[in-house]
Amino acid sequence: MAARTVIDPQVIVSHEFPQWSFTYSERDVSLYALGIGACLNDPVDDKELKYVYHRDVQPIEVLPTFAAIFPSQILSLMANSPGLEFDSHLLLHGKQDIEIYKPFPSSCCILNKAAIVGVHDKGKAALIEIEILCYEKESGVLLCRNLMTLYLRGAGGFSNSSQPYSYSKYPPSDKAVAAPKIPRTKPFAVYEECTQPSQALVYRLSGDYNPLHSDPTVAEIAGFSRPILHGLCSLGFAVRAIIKTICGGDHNMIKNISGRFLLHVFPGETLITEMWIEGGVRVMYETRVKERGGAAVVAGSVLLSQLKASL
Ligand SMILES: CCCCCCC[C@@H](O)CC(=O)SCCNC(=O)CCNC(=O)[C@H](O)C(C)(C)COP(=O)(O)OP(=O)(O)OC[C@H]1O[C@@H](n2cnc3c(N)ncnc32)[C@H](O)[C@@H]1OP(=O)(O)O
Repeated sequence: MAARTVIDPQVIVSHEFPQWSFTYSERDVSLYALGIGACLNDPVDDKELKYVYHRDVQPIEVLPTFAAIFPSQILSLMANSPGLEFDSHLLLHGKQDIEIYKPFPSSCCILNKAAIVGVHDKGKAALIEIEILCYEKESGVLLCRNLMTLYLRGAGGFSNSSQPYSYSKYPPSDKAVAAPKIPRTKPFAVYEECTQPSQALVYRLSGDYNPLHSDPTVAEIAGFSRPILHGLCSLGFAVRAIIKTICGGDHNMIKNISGRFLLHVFPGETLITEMWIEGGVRVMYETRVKERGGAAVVAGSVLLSQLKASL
């Protein structure tokens, strides 16, 4: 039986989520790094060992995309959100934006504050934008902001008027969901890397247990021939490519990350990330799957604090 769909925008945006904590240790940090491919193809890589191995007295370092893990519990909170019912099998991650305000400690207790800040009726789908502010619980310092867009297939068509419903707390709403403009010139850098067939099974241990990524039956119900990779895992590969090739291994240069998921990735496929530098400190990127004729799977931009003098 098809799941009931209810999208009541007014109720959804006025709902207040309870705040919740997320505690992580160095073990979680390194498991996450392995999940997004750190040291995967080179276990002694000097630029990446610091994310997975505690050398001397140095604490393990934290990759910037780890920010997206802090609110892992958000989907279960949304399941109890009033005015919002949808078929979870048809949910896809559409877009992720991450703003980093402070470097992340190697272990920490995070306090998450979430709100639904956008609802859009796309006819065949509903787009839901969720903002999550992540604080270091002890000090109250704001570490980062996540903005995730969920694409709910089959949940569109809830508008009452002839004009499709579109609300965003951060207008213009079109901009919030617009596809990134990727240059068609020769890229500044290109980085190729294989994911492992077990990549999603490792990545899920960081907190996104959506069975779409692990259960063949669920993947089939969702319309895929087999489990697909988490969008945030592909984004992690893309941002690592930028850190390695453009930031010279210095992840602290990254201030803002934006990625739109254009197509699913199957674990085991080869990802090729092409990068362009724009306006001095902005990197535009597009990641493609080698095996499927170079189809683009994730694209967006990364803002750096400064560019390496050597570039
Ligand atoms: C830690 C907490 C984690 C919480 C998240 C947990 C969830 C995860 O477990 C789930 C996942 O990771 S799923 C895997 C990652 N995502 C994907 O693989 C999706 C890839 N994208 C697609 O398949 C298509 O682009 C698709 C299907 C998304 C859209 O394709 P089409 O149906 O062809 O849509 P199209 O006709 O091109 O566009 C319709 C309107 O929607 C807007 N839009 C399209 N793709 C979007 C996207 N990715 N993000 C935001 N908006 C998007 C379009 O702009 C269009 O709007 P308009 O008509 O106004 O132009």
